[in-house]
Amino acid sequence: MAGSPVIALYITICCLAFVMSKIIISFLLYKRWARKRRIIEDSLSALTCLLAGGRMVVFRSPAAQSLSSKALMKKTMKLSNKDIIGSGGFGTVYRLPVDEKTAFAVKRLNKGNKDTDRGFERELQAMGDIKHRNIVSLHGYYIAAQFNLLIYELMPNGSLDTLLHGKSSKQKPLDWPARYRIAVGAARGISYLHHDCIPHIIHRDIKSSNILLDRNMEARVSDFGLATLMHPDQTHVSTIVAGTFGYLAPEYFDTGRATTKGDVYSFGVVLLELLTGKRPTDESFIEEGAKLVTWVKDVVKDERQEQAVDSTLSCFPTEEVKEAFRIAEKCLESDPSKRPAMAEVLKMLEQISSLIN
Ligand SMILES: Nc1ncnc2c1ncn2[C@@H]1O[C@H](COP(=O)(O)OP(=O)(O)OP(=O)(O)O)[C@@H](O)[C@H]1O
Repeated sequence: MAGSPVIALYITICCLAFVMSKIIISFLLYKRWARKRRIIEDSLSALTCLLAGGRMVVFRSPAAQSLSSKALMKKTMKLSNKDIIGSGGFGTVYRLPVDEKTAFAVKRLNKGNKDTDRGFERELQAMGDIKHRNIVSLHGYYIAAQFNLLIYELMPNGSLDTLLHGKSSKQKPLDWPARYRIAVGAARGISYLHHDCIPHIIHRDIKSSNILLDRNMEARVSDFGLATLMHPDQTHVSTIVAGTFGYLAPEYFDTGRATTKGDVYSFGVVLLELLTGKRPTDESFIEEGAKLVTWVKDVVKDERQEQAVDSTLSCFPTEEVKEAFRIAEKCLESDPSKRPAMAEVLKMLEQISSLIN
């Protein structure tokens, strides 16, 4: 029976290894839990600090009517990491439910210079006045020492970028009528900013992640963090451009000036994204060093539109799609003076629907 002490030793080692592994796993799980908790507490304490000494402004609107600044502040204090919807170059966006029917999207911006606060507030007040069915409304803001909060209406269907390029398997591909409606809605929103707002507004960062979808899948142009209010008689502003690579008009790289025609170019890129389902930085647009502009020109010239259309679009009206490609080509002209104004782009897009009638 010389084997029995050896077996006993094996059993003891196995038991010890089992107990040790349980202890290590528990320790690792505890560390993960503690880290998560610390992040949530950090984010809460940051918000609490900022809410302690700042100024909340809620604009009068049907959505925010029943809500006092104090009540909104209280709700904002409860925001935590689990409420995060997304984040961008300027900060984090949180979902803020107010009641069963109403919810806001709160964007926390990292703070710049204190001297810019007064100009920033003036701009926000002007943004609060902009009400249009294709623009995401700003309901209020909060200015504090370390952060600024912007309170927008919540868009329940997220961004066009996620709808076109998101990886979720549950997501149904957008059909042509939905894409067409989104293109028209976004064009109407931008056209309103360019032609109907006084002072006129250049968006300066038109891209698919700044086109959000409301509950009816109607497009709403968002994110005026980069927009600059200009005087009615000006055709351009000459501040440094902070747009997004892939959407910026070629002249930006030479002049550094933002113009309405620059927004038209960026909209042309979004239109191409809707048609092809590809991001502007996709390598198929850069075949043999060709740029987006030359790519779309070649596609239209060679009548290759049907091959270039998003492969997830199983059926689409050929003439409408061809016309949409032609409009994108006009928006993407390398000479800004040859690009149509946004009001003309909208008109051309609206006329597409008459092709089938
Ligand atoms: N009003 C809103 N309603 C619903 N979701 C929103 C709203 N605003 C922003 N989001 C979501 O939060 C994400 C981040 O938005 P944000 O504007 O901060 O960054 P971005 O537009 O993706 O990038 P950048 O900051 O570089 O412009 C968006 O992609 C969108 O999905």
